[in-house]
Amino acid sequence: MPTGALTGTIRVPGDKSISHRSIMLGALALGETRVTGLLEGEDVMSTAAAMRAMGAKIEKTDDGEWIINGVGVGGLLQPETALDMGNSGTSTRLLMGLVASHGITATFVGDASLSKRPMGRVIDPLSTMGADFTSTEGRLPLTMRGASPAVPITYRLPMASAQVKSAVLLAGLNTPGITTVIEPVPTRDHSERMLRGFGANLTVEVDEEGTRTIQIHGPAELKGQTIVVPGDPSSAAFFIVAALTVPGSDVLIENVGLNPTRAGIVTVLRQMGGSIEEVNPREVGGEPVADLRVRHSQLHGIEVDPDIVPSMVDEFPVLFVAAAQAKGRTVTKGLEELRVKESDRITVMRVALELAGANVQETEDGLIIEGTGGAPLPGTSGAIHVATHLDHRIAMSMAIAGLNSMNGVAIDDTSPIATSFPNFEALLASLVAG
Ligand SMILES: O=C(O)C1=C[C@@H](OP(=O)(O)O)[C@@H](O)[C@H](O)C1
Ligand SMILES: C=C(OP(=O)(O)O)C(=O)O
Repeated sequence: MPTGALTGTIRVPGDKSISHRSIMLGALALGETRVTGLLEGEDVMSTAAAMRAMGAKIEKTDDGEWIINGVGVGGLLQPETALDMGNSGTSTRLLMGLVASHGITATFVGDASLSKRPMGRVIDPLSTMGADFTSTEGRLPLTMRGASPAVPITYRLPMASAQVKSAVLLAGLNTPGITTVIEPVPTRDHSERMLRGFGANLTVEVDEEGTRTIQIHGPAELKGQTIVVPGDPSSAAFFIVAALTVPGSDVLIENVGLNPTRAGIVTVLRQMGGSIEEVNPREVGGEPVADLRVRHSQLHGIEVDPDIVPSMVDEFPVLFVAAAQAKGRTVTKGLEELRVKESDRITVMRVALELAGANVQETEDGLIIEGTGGAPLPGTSGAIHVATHLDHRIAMSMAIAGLNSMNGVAIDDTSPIATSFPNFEALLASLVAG
């Protein structure tokens, strides 16, 4: 039977994208970088281990602050063993960018999910810059030999990917000359903001069509910074949907990062009729932040504007859960990038939601969902068992779907949740207990 209302106040962990970049840029800067609010999930810890293996000193103090002593741009050391990227696409692609312009050789390995994901998208531009790769069909495990000096390029992104953009910009840090990335569709801009914050000479121009031209002048000198990491909107999204869909809920989620290149989920859920109020808007670490008061609302289906997709690319699994509870039809399009995440998030969510009793149709690039209008998902007979395919966002989304399901939802493996949100289950339990 459905769980009772969710009530109370929570604070989600630090933003994953900003946490990765804090470690990487701190490890390349001269002097000390101090980070508070770092996400201590497995993905970020993979980045930290790799940066240590390439010479940086990274420590956590007793009061929870992280202190990084960098090697200076150009100073990365050759790692003695393979860099284990675990489940993390961001670690892999951004670190490949860093290694590309250092005269070192590194081998990247990862788990079964990461080893299926395409790396050709970074191998292509980084090869043009002079790096050399050995891999089977552009997948992990792969070995790369960086170029010193690398050559600057002008690269037009063939897909909307902040990871590819960031890989080229990070390679540009130690490349003499101007490295240019042309971005026709805007994606999360944390790399640009943080590279500037650390002292890189980086410019962004936007033309009338919205195409962004980002230039970085190398070699750059980065200086250690003090960083406060805001809460992760991608993590907050699970609790926003939970509070909107479980009757009687009223939840305050504190300290949520609302960078416009990340906050698409809030816009879309409001278009669906969701009550999400921004309380105490402010700036944390150069990013807009607010506390979000979220109250149960009768959602209605919408056609999601494909232009908003990059600003909520990781939030579609949980948006599908919201759509399954809404009144009427929700149509999503332009989600082809979801097929190359930790799992094929279009097919895996279609299968999982169908098992939970939702009415879902899969298209080439999205899902069409006919919602229940708020009634609990009927499920099949008994508790359903969802296959999560080593994908944290599937596990957490289906846990939220289970809150409003007649027969409950069982997940085959909750361990991937620790990659991005180690205390997810504890926070959920605290809200259910009120
Ligand atoms: O740059 C980043 O920090 C990220 C970019 C996105 O990936 P893509 O660039 O592959 O879309 C996102 O899915 C990932 O969770 C984090
Ligand atoms: C896609 C994701 O991460 P990554 O690409 O870093 O594995 C995610 O966190 O949803």
